[in-house]
Amino acid sequence: MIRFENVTVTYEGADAPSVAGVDLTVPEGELVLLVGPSGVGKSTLLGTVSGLVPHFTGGTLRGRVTVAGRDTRTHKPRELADVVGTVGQDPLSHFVTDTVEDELAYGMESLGLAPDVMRRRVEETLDLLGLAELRDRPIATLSGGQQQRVAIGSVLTPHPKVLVLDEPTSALDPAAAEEVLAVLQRLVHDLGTTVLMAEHRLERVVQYADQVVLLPAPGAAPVVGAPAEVMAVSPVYPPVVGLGRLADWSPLPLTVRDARRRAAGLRERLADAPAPGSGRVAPPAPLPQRRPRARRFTLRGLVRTPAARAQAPASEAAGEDGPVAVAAALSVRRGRVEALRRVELTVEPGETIALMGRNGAGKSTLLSAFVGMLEPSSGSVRSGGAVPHRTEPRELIRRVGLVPQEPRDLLYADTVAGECAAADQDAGAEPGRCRALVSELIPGIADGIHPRDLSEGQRLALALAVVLTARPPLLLLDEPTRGLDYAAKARLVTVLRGLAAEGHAIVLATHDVELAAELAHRVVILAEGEVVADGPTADVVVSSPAFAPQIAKVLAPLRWLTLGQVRTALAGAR
Ligand SMILES: Nc1ncnc2c1ncn2[C@@H]1O[C@H](COP(=O)(O)OP(=O)(O)OP(=O)(O)O)[C@@H](O)[C@H]1O
Ligand SMILES: Nc1ncnc2c1ncn2[C@@H]1O[C@H](COP(=O)(O)OP(=O)(O)OP(=O)(O)O)[C@@H](O)[C@H]1O
Repeated sequence: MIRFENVTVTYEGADAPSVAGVDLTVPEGELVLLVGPSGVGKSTLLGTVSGLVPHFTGGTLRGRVTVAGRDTRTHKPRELADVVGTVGQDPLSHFVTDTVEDELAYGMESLGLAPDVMRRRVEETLDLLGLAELRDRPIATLSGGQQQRVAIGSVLTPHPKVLVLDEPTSALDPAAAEEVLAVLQRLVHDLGTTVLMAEHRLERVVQYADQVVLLPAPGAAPVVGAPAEVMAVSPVYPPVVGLGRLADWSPLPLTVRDARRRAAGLRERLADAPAPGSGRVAPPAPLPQRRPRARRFTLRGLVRTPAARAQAPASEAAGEDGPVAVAAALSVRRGRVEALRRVELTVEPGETIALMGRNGAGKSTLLSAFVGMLEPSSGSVRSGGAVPHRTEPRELIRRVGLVPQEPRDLLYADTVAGECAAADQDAGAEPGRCRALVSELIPGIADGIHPRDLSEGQRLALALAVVLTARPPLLLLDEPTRGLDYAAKARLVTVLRGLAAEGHAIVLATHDVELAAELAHRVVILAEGEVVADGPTADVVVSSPAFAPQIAKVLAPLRWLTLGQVRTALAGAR
């Protein structure tokens, strides 16, 4: 159904091709998963199928890509719209209408479908993706995950033969991700739809794939095969595969269920090791005697223009004693929605807290309240001792830094080097600190590239580095792993653990259960704006089908959460 013949893509000004010599076929009615490290060229390859590369991105495409027999070089994306539905990594930039219902209907209208068919499919899709309650809502007022559902729904309604999906579950809560993947599998099995999907969170998707295409390194030839075969050699793999490799299981398990069936022996070996979950999984970092020296930094979500930045005074820490942030009976209203209801949360220095919960539960709203972007409708909020919405941004930015859900909002320079130089200057840091952090998170990003042209993971790494350079006492990260491969995630974990050990407090809103298990001392779950669980990570996640990481599910009732913990315990037991 999709054929790549010796495909090479070179972007303008690039020294080397982003994708080189790719030759492969995606058969009709299969779900093919495209995997590989951040920046390896996955989105580029997907773009050649929808025609966005090179028609919209520029650059040159050599070789040939055909979809249902149509050559994507000679057919514009518009001329492929009846066969290919595409969801990109940034749905917001692709929405064409204002409301949920209109967006679901738009693709069908352009293809001239009959009104009764359109009506029926809109209703079906609203139900399928849990969007019925949001049908009249302006898209701009939806949470990140709600927007991603609309984007997926809008490509399903025209029933295209081919779906091209770039990290389609990156903003979805675990249950919603499962639902969407089940829907996709049904389309593949029942309607013969062909799906080509790139995804980093393999723990969510690998078991649904008929075939996996691995791009191992930029410009390297793809490795194609059955999921278990490719996972055996892949540099990116989910925790269950890691466990299988560690325990020498063959064939490798792809699902928690497969792994549980094999895990009896492993459970026995681990039973005598000191269980990390018996107390706190990762003991919180020792709290420092002195608060960290909070350097000057720019919360660019608030202070976006260079002119505003220039006014920020180079002043010293906003370090009062006591908690770094407090929400007390905090309620926040957004339009008609009561997004937070009487939330109680205290964040101490050195603590890392994962905020979890369904799409639309209020996670981003809480982070926004901590930086004063939203005001309480009742109750109170304090960050670093200040009332954020009544504090001058240039004062507040010494106390708290936010990496927003959309990292683009934080970046405004023309090059990576320029962005980093500005970040160092804002932070009063030694020149080169930000650049070193970028390279630490994802190696190989060129200085001269425009942030707009970075891959999703590369752009997030840059935004993280910009905020981390400032080393604020309170760090807020909204879904900080989109586009990041496992290795980049592990490096981020190391950096954040280091900051926590120095006494910085970190609050991350995330759907990434594996990240929460690695990093968080404490998990707070929000549901419909209320705190419904708050406790040490293992206590909260181990018994939760939605939020437990794979290792916990495999080894339950033992309280192990991560592959690293198991590896260490086995090494100690030898
Ligand atoms: N429009 C562009 N101009 C120049 N370079 C680009 C452009 N788009 C992407 N690149 C570069 O091409 C390479 C591949 O990017 P691509 O987005 O395809 O990677 P990816 O595998 O999808 O990454 P991620 O996992 O982070 O989403 C990257 O090094 C990126 O910087
Ligand atoms: N500008 C807005 N106007 C009205 N309602 C809004 C607005 N922004 C968000 N909401 C609503 O507030 C609620 C909380 O949204 P929020 O973005 O905090 O959720 P979230 O937990 O971060 O979700 P996600 O996991 O999808 O990112 C949702 O119901 C959302 O639809």
